Amino acid sequence: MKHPPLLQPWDEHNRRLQAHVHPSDWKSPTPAPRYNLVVIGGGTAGLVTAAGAAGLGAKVALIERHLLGGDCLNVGCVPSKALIRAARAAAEARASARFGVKITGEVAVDFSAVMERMRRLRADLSPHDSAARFRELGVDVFIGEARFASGDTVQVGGQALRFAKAVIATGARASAPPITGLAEVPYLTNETLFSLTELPRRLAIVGAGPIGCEMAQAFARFGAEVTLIESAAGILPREDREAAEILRAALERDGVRILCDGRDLKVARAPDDGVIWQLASAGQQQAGHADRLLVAVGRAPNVEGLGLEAAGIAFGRQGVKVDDFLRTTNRRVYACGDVCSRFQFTHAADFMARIVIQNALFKGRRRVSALTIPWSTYTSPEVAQIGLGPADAKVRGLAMDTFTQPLAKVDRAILDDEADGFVRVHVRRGTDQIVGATVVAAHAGDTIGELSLAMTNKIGLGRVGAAIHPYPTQAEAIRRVGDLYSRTRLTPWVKRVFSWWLAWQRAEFGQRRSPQARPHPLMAP
Ligand SMILES: Cc1cc2nc3c(=O)[nH]c(=O)nc-3n(C[C@H](O)[C@H](O)[C@H](O)COP(=O)(O)OP(=O)(O)OC[C@H]3O[C@@H](n4cnc5c(N)ncnc54)[C@H](O)[C@@H]3O)c2cc1C
Ligand SMILES: NC(=O)c1ccc[n+]([C@@H]2O[C@H](COP(=O)([O-])OP(=O)(O)OC[C@H]3O[C@@H](n4cnc5c(N)ncnc54)[C@H](O)[C@@H]3O)[C@@H](O)[C@H]2O)c1
Repeated sequence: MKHPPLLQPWDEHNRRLQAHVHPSDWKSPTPAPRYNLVVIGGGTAGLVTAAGAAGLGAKVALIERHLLGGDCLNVGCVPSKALIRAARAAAEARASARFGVKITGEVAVDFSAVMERMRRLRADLSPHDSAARFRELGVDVFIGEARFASGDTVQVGGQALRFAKAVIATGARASAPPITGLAEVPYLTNETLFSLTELPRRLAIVGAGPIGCEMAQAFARFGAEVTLIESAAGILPREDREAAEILRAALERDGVRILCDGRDLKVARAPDDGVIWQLASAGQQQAGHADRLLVAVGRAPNVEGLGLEAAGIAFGRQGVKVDDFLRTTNRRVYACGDVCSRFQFTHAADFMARIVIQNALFKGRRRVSALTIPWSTYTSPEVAQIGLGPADAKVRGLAMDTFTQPLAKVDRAILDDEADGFVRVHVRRGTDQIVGATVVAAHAGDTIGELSLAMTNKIGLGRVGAAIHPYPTQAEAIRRVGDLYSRTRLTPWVKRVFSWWLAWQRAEFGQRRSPQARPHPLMAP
């Protein structure tokens, strides 16, 4: 079977990537009479399910139609974070004078070198998700489009795979919003953005969610003129508002033009093959011309063409319908990852896959609602969140106490010139039970892991604050939020008891010591 190249540009790195994740000479195995588990989709959710189940001795088939590794490796987390790192290097070089470091001459970004680095690193990471590795793990890997033929059979490339259990892990793709003129203009999504070899001089981005914000900052730092268009009142509408405001200011400092509260967006093809756009933003008419348009307005689940009806599996616009055990309306079939979850993150797909292995193969009763899932947007500063924010708490009628430690008062953040941010922790009112947190910091994604550990293991904020953190670190901010909480334990009554006790100690010490008190020889007159 000979495949055309799936990845552009067709250079040595993409050839290496494709050889791992979609080998053109791949021979599909002869199907087993029946599988314990047939996994449809070879992104994070499918790969973790297949590897884990095979490791426990199950007979597993894994079917991928495009690139093993899915969005994360090929057109998501991995390439975007490689670009973000390069963009940060450019921003740091430009800011070096602030640290007393002089760079003479212009700081120039070689965009094609940035993209080549990304392609090289992506190919370097790809053996882990490769067809060959999964075959070695004992998984039967099929490359082709999967489709349910019935409630216990999946069809791929003319072969029928019978299963005891199956997992739908087909992920999601960029959704196309109803924007006037969009169908007539060329536009990029995450599937095509990472194939660019030339930096667009002017880039318009629709959607200021995580993709829009991360890429707006990266491309602005590469030197593009970036306009970020958002229909909600502010960027990152799902995040803590103060956090989003700090990021908005940071993006504007990087030169991103932000147009929120966008209405009546219209796009049209420009004579130079670029895109002309216009909209009303906060009531003002705005227009511009971009060489490239990136659309990042959320994801649509991959449910089409899967034969879900033939297998009695219910689905809707939000994806495959699952219960709290990740089981679909066909009791033999489970789902995990972006295709069935509103938490569309790699680590969420990973942990849902672990639940599916236990529930599907070992009659487990693990619930997806029991997962505590953090997330982070990898801008500068990063914005990370876990659990509930004030808006969610209001909806649930949960009373919270909130403690905030600004980084402007954390020594290491000041010394690093990264003091724009905070650590904010919400606890159930009157207790130290952590119910949510927001971190805005250079490495918020790393920092939130500590709060994830605390929440998952029911460690209260008081105990988090009692853990010694090395000085000087930015993570000390977390310990200091713990201190803020502990100080609230010092109620007026406790304070009165303390001052009575200390006064009594002074009196007692005075009485016992004064009769024998001798002046020190050196102090003698
Ligand atoms: C630009 C971008 C940046 C991101 N950055 C981050 C980040 O920093 N951190 C983070 O946690 N998350 C990030 N994400 C989200 C993350 O990539 C997804 O949550 C994750 O990839 C979901 O994994 P999945 O296995 O559910 O789906 P996918 O990765 O989409 O995999 C599904 C697979 O199923 C295959 N498939 C579909 N239909 C069929 C069929 N009928 N037959 C066979 N195969 C089929 C597809 O080809 C695909 O390979 C990012 C996403 C994007 C787009
Ligand atoms: N760092 C990370 O973990 C990371 C990074 C990138 C993507 N992701 C995942 O990928 C998912 C998709 O990312 P995304 O940014 O495309 O989606 P998103 O749904 O998170 O954000 C889309 C944004 O587009 C806006 N929008 C919707 N329609 C619009 C329109 N017509 N005009 C202007 N704005 C419009 C929304 O208000 C929203 O702010 C994320 O939800 C996340 O789960 C994660």
